[in-house]
Amino acid sequence: MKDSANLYRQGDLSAEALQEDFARALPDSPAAPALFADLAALLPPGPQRAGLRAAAVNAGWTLNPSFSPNPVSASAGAGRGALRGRALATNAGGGWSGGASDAGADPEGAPALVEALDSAWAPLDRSRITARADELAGGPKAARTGGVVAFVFVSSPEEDGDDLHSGMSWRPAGASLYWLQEALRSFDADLRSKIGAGAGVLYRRGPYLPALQQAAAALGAGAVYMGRRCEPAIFATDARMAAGLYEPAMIATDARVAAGLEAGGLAVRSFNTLMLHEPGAVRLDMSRYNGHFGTLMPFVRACDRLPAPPKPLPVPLRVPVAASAPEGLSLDELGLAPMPLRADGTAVDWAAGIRGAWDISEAGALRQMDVFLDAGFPRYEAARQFADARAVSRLSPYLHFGQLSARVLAAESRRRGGPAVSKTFSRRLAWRDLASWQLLHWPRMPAKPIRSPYARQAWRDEPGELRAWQRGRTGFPLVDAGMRELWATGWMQQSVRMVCAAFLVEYLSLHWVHGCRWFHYTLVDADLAINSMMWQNAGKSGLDQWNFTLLPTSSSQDPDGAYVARWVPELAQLPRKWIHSPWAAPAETLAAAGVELGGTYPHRLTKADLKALRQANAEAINAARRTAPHLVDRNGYDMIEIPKGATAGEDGKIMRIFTKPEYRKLWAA
Ligand SMILES: Cc1cc2nc3c(=O)[nH]c(=O)nc-3n(C[C@H](O)[C@H](O)[C@H](O)COP(=O)(O)OP(=O)(O)OC[C@H]3O[C@@H](n4cnc5c(N)ncnc54)[C@H](O)[C@@H]3O)c2cc1C
Repeated sequence: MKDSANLYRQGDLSAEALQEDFARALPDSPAAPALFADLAALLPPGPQRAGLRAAAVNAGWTLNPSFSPNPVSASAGAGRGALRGRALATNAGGGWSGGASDAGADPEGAPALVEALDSAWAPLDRSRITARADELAGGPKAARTGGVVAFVFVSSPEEDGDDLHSGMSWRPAGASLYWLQEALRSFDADLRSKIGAGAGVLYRRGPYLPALQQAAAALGAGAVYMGRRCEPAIFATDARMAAGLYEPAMIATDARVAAGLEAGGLAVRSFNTLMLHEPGAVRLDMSRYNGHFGTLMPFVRACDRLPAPPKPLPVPLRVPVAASAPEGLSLDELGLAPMPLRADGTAVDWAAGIRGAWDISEAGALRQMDVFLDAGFPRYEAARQFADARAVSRLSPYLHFGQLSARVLAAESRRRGGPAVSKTFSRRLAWRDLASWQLLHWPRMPAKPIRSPYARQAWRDEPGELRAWQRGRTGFPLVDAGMRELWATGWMQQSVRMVCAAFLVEYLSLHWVHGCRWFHYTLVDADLAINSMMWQNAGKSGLDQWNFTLLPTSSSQDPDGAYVARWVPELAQLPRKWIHSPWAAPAETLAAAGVELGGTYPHRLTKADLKALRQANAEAINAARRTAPHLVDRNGYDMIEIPKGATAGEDGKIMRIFTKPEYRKLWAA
């Protein structure tokens, strides 16, 4: 290694080769710390220096800010090589718990390894796991941390996601639970094949606390590592906010579980594994105008003032695990997504369409990312609105479950041109963070209007119409196509989601919470924060109420009608001119296409003029606003109280928020 350094000094070795040599030689070199400092001084800032740092972190070192190493072995030496369990735990989902706090274990080395794992892999179930397991087996030693890592997944749905305020359950459900189950299956298989049997996921049933305590005891673990669904600093200082952080119920659960584990003598360490910027760190500066409070641009500016998200680290070179498989339940015994049984005992396989549409694995996520960055990304600005998803990434479920880290996607898209290729795409992950920021500050957002007077808006109550919308039988082809695609595959493209949402809310006048709940149940990417932010905005009670007209009869998302023809095959033979409004087609055209309205395809749920329906919706909103005139300013803007912790200097003030010009006009009338 010293020779390599000399060769580098003489200009006979590239920086890349030097860094690689270091990574290979590091664990075996007693002089490694001194050598590291030497090399750190040699290599100029840039990728090789970053690679050097990553190699050290992968080997279990912690580095202080001046880049000098604190090798784990300094305090872990006595116990190195002994099996000190290290298990990983996530709250609702997969994760890790780690142990290494028995005698001689090093308190710093373990986090260094886990941090490296965490940065390279995103989490599963809104936190932690992923694989890149293809790369795990190669390379030298992460074992410097002493002890082993075990992966633990505890299922305890009862502890996740019942909104105490609304009485509604927002636990992961339906399609997204199926995704989680299959993601675990694939992750488990990756770990076993690439690392060894001892890396297999240990499945346990909840409650979380005893399950993790028992797992830790069985493994001899001393510490538990988990991706964060909460922010401890906020939790410690403000119980009110802690009641509803990223996902209100989960946060409280995680904090309770962490406290219980610590009280039982386990070290607990959590990581931000989900977001580019943790929501509690983002404070909007409203002292100068760069967009209305709570909309994207002030949020982006506030994020820009924060330290950039850490770059993804390389995948750890090797993960130390126990020699044999852990003993626990099988994944199927957990019963995350059971299939109902028919009277004859056969199962109703409701997830066949999801399986057909997706590769639910980390390899699938990485492939999908590559395909998108090659083909869709360059066309994103021009073609993202098409219903057939030709230019969008289709990465949302992978991001949600952590099979793809947001940091990795951000870094990769930047590497391929970033905003110069597509400004809009480059802001997508900011929207994602914004949603969690909103949920942090409005934990009741899934069911309660952010603009409080809107809670008094009058809605229709028509269960039959709601059912028709859910099942894609509204008689409006684009809406039906979208809702059927959702039912079959668990996903639809954003413009179609918007058309379907606007149709429910503005044209049928059914409460947006019905839509939010249905999407929560049927989307494979169901994300409490994003879903409720978008439904609040669709319902106009969110911070960024939609200020555009979405017509269920528009063909702009599906100009050639192919999307409708695919998902509503009973209309496939209709000429494209009529496929988005079959009721307008001449009788002989319908007959020739084999379409019988009210027979092969339903009549429209409403024949009313669409503009008049939108106007009625606006008037219902205006009536609700009039019940609280103190929350509307003289120009007709809605006002809200700024939640504590949301801004740099305006917390607690009453501030105007974006309000559609149409509503302002109605107010003035
Ligand atoms: C009514 C409604 C409900 C929605 N519910 C969800 C949901 O539960 N889960 C979910 O992930 N997305 C939701 N979205 C946002 C958006 O439609 C999806 O993220 C997007 O369609 C996923 O496809 P993609 O991965 O190809 O997106 P791309 O356009 O390729 O964007 C890349 C990623 O950016 C993020 N993103 C994109 N748009 C948004 C947005 N508006 N807000 C926040 N993050 C965004 C997602 O993580 C997405 O995967 C909803 C949209 C609407 C209109």
